[in-house]
Amino acid sequence: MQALHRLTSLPRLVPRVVPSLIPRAAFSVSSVVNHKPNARKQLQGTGAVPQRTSTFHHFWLRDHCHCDQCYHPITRQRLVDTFTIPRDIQPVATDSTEEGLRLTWPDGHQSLYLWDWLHTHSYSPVLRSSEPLQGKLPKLWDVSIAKNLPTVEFEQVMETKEGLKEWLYQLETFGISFVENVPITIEATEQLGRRISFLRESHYSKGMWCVAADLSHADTAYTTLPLDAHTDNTYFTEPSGLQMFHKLEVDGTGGDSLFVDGFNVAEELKKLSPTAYRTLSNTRIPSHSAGDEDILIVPTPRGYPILNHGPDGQLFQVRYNNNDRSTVDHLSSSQLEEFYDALFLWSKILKDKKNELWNTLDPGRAVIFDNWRVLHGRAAFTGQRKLCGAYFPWDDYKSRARTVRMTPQDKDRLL
Ligand SMILES: C[N+](C)(C)CCCC[C@H](N)C(=O)O
Ligand SMILES: O=C(O)CCC(=O)C(=O)O
Ligand SMILES: [Fe+2]
Repeated sequence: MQALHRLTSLPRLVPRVVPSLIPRAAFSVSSVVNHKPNARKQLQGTGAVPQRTSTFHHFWLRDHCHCDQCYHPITRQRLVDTFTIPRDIQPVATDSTEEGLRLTWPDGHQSLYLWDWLHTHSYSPVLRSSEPLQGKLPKLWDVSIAKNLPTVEFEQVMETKEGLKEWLYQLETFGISFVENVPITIEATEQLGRRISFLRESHYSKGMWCVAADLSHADTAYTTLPLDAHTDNTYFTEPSGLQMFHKLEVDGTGGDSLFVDGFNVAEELKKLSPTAYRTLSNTRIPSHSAGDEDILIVPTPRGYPILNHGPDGQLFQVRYNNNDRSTVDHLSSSQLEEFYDALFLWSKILKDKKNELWNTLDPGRAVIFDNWRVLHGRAAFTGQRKLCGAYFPWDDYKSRARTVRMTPQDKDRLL
């Protein structure tokens, strides 16, 4: 049984290490609930210091040394060769300092683990309330959001960091943001989009695209037909993260834009019928884009559910376009019945007027929305109508949203 170490916090600021027997080659950090300085102040001298024990493997600690030799100070990439660390490695000396836990390894190598970092990365137990890198929790909305539409001014976004931060905050929180007073040109619209990230190319365009009723691409978007609420790119393995629209020309009737918060619809479905929610979370739906010549795009694997969840059970992506759905031929007859029952319930909630946000999207007002959450559609129209916009990659959008609200130190604490 290897003598192991236990970090026990004291009313004074710094936890310390005392030996105790734990049946694994691991460290136990029994410390104040939160190492954050302000938490320490709150707890200092209170006597009743809530104890919480985090356990860290010696090997894990050595593998996660962030000194300049083990972790590139600029690129933040691991340099230490994980596979040369003995699996039964143990520190030969332990020192709990004001800033963190300092360990000395048998080869004399020293590692310092800041208390904040240890607290953030406690995995046994997990102390984090949410995934810190995922940003703000979404605020669900229905048509009542029209009373206070998430909106920013073009100039603010283009000229100020605060404006960009507010724009990205609205996107992360509501999944949609309207931009007022955008010059009615494709160039200005592109500059606006590029405040977030580079644009995602696709078979529709090399960057910015414009859609009009000219069937320039073999897709119903390029007609005057109405389009029910949908997310784009259900046929891509990774649907575009964001989509931006700016109507540059209009001379006719109709063609208003529809937006629905898919996370809100999902929440309502879950309350109404947990069975239907489960069905739409487990039923893979094949999809395709096959109109254009030499194009036959289908996702890998062949289909994804409408409601997609992470390992933490959180809904992170809605994928729904009933027009782009391929032939469903992989379900048993009972599963098919269940699927259609759930699909009808989903559609009923989706089309409930209380969930529909309509907007004329007049030239000069652009909109950008989270294509993994917010569905969009349009009313039929007559006459001329030219809508320009762009697709954006998810990860680069989320990276931009994180870095505008973080300091470099935050980055190091969270990685
Ligand atoms: C946006 N843009 C006009 C380029 C393409 C529209 C294609 C829409 C496609 N049915 C989908 O749902 O993804
Ligand atoms: O024409 C519109 O308003 C949008 C059409 C559409 O759904 C799209 O281009 O993805
Ligand atoms: Fe679309």
